[in-house]
Amino acid sequence: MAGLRFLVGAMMSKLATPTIPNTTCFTRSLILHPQPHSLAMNNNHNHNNKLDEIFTLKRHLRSKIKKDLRSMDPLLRSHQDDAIQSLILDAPWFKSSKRLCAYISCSALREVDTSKILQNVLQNPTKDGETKTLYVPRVEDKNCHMRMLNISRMDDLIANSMNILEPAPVDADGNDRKDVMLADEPVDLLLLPGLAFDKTGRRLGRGGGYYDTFLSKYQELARQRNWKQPLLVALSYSVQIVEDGVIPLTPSDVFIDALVSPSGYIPITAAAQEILP
Ligand SMILES: Nc1nc2c(c(=O)[nH]1)N(C=O)[C@@H](CNc1ccc(C(=O)N[C@@H](CCC(=O)O)C(=O)O)cc1)CN2
Ligand SMILES: Nc1ncnc2c1ncn2[C@@H]1O[C@H](COP(=O)(O)OP(=O)(O)OP(=O)(O)O)[C@@H](O)[C@H]1O
Repeated sequence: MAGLRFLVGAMMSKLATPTIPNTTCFTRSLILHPQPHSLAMNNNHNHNNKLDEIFTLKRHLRSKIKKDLRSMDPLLRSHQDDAIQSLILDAPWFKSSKRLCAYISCSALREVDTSKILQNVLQNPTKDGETKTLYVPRVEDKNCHMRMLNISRMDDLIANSMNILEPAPVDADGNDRKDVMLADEPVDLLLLPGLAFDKTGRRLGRGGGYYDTFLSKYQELARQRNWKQPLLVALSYSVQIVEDGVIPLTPSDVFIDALVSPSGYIPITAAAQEILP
């Protein structure tokens, strides 16, 4: 880990790592200082090499965390699953949420269990007596394209080629399921999976780019509609929280607002602090 930390540290100092999401960090210097053609080509080449190196570092960190997750004692994992889900179910920000996106956990991938949360969302009315609206992921193609579709029962789900449960695009009556990107009202909460997280809001996913792509599109939609941005909360076993700065950053990474681990709710952004009771 020390070697990995050194490598990441060295790369990040060369790349002037932002502390807030900055999707333009690689290209900004080229825009500000236009260069002769050959120099620009050379810079492009260096830029791609650096990106390749960072994606390689991401792959290494993914392998390490997957190994740690596989060697986790099943009983400890089950205790942590219960602790995380109870923290969420008891949280005022969860209780008051009206529309949310959540992932359908896959135990083979050693993801934090969401079954109790989903069950609660689909069964319980909110404080105002309303039922929450739930959207869950559906992978549409390998090109980072995932949609969040509305479901009202767990029976609405079928296993995809990756063995993750997801909704069919149409419901039992043959109607298109509501896509969160086309909904009239905003989601207030997103419960996110991932492989590694830090307390500055960095998140390392499984490498598909599905969540980063979806999140930046949804944030843009919320900006256009003048909606409040949804709270991005990731669920994490203790072993998935790594030292700040260890997670390599690439330009499309979206930062999270808060983490829930077995030791509690960890607010990161001002939005996440504000909702503390
Ligand atoms: N529960 C859940 N649903 C989700 C995601 C997720 O991370 N978790 N996704 C989030 O993007 C999307 C699906 N993306 C996925 C990406 C990779 C793998 C997967 O099985 N990866 C293997 C490695 C495969 C390989 O390297 O060839 C693994 O991680 O071990 C699964 C889902 C949408 N739905
Ligand atoms: N060397 C590379 N150069 C450019 N793009 C790459 C490279 N390696 C992977 N990618 C792309 O980057 C995206 C993956 O991004 P990233 O590693 O940040 O995903 P992630 O955060 O782990 O996944 P997710 O967002 O689904 O949780 C994918 O679209 C992939 O095709």
